[in-house]
Amino acid sequence: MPPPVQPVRPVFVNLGPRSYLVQVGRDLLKTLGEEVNKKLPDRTSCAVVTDSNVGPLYAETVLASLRAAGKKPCLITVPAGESSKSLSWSQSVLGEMVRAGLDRKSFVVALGGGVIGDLAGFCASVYQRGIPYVQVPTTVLSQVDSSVGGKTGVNLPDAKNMVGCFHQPVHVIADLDTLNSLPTREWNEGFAEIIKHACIRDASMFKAIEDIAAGKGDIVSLIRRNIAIKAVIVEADEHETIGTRALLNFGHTLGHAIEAAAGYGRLLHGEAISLGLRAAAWLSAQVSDLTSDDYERIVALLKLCDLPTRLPDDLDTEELMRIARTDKKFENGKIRFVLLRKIGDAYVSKDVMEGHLKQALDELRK
Ligand SMILES: NC(=O)c1ccc[n+]([C@@H]2O[C@H](COP(=O)([O-])OP(=O)(O)OC[C@H]3O[C@@H](n4cnc5c(N)ncnc54)[C@H](O)[C@@H]3O)[C@@H](O)[C@H]2O)c1
Ligand SMILES: O=C(O)C(=O)C[C@@H](O)[C@H](O)[C@H](O)COP(=O)(O)O
Ligand SMILES: [Zn+2]
Repeated sequence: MPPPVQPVRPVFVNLGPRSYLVQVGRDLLKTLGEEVNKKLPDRTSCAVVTDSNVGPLYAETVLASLRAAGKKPCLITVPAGESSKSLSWSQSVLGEMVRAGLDRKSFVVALGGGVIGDLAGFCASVYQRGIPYVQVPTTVLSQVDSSVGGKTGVNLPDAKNMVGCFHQPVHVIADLDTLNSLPTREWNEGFAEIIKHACIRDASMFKAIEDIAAGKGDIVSLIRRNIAIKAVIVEADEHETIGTRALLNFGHTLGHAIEAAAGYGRLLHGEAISLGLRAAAWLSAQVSDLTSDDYERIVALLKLCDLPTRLPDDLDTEELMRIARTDKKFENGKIRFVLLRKIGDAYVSKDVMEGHLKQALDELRK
């Protein structure tokens, strides 16, 4: 007999009228329809938005579960990869939603990684001025980060996430069994956001990450721990107005520029963020209090997770700076840059200048 599946306590994201639960566990897709029904009993028609890798693996189970719960789902599939997180693909998805007859009482299910969560969430946020959506994240990255917090949106050619809305999901179902089909590279990239969470909030998580990288440790509890960190930060500053949520952007100012400059899809989001994390940690050791030992510890952990720490040679510093200037953290020509005082203690600094960013890029070439 296989060991019984241990139930994992869901994470509650407390946002007043926009509160929701994040279910974490195994074998959750089969009961997805029932769970959705608890949250959206009066809504029937829905679109399951997925991508060309995830759809063939999991869409049938999700559709069957929704049908068994009395829902009427249609399936919308976009090509896998970051290029689908675009205005033109959002137009295509919205068009399919119209053709499927979805109305203001319909809802969306985002079945896939962060690309699908951001794209489908964005479509839900603007369709007939907003309908509910459920996140069903199927990558490490989307389970620990993107499915929680309600940032939705698409990229412009040179600017990541430049068009979007805050639109919280009504429910999140993180089924860890879906991670069994995740290729190694996509598994590893999720650890960039986990290392980010450890750097900004929880130094003790370094040990748990090392254990997982060594093939030991409990991935379910690591994922739940990260969802809980993200939930607490989002609860404190849902719309990123007071600065707490901005800490989740640690490593993202240069990371986003690198991701866009490389061409969407060449580096996965987590891989670009790994480079951004190294750059931001290095700057923390230059202009803040991070010790060089702790900087080296962060770089070592990125390497242990098989994440890149060297900038591809063909990425030009001036081009990266041009793209970085479009980042949402540039305001009135000033950069709001996240630095570490020590591992587990981050803050938003206004002391980082463009020259510092160029130096950090030089460092990434070593
Ligand atoms: N909204 C947020 O708060 C937030 C946070 C972090 C990242 N993001 C965004 O998330 C995106 C990155 O997400 P991602 O890394 O999950 O990328 P992704 O959605 O492109 O998924 C990565 C690859 O894995 C495949 N895949 C997904 N699940 C699979 C599974 N279970 N089995 C096999 N293959 C599977 C996908 O088809 C894709 O090819 C970026 O666009 C990033 O900007 C958003
Ligand atoms: O949820 C957040 O807030 C984050 O910053 C999480 C990031 O990992 C994520 O990549 C996010 O999409 C970046 O947001 P942006 O506002 O800088 O585009
Ligand atoms: Zn990110």
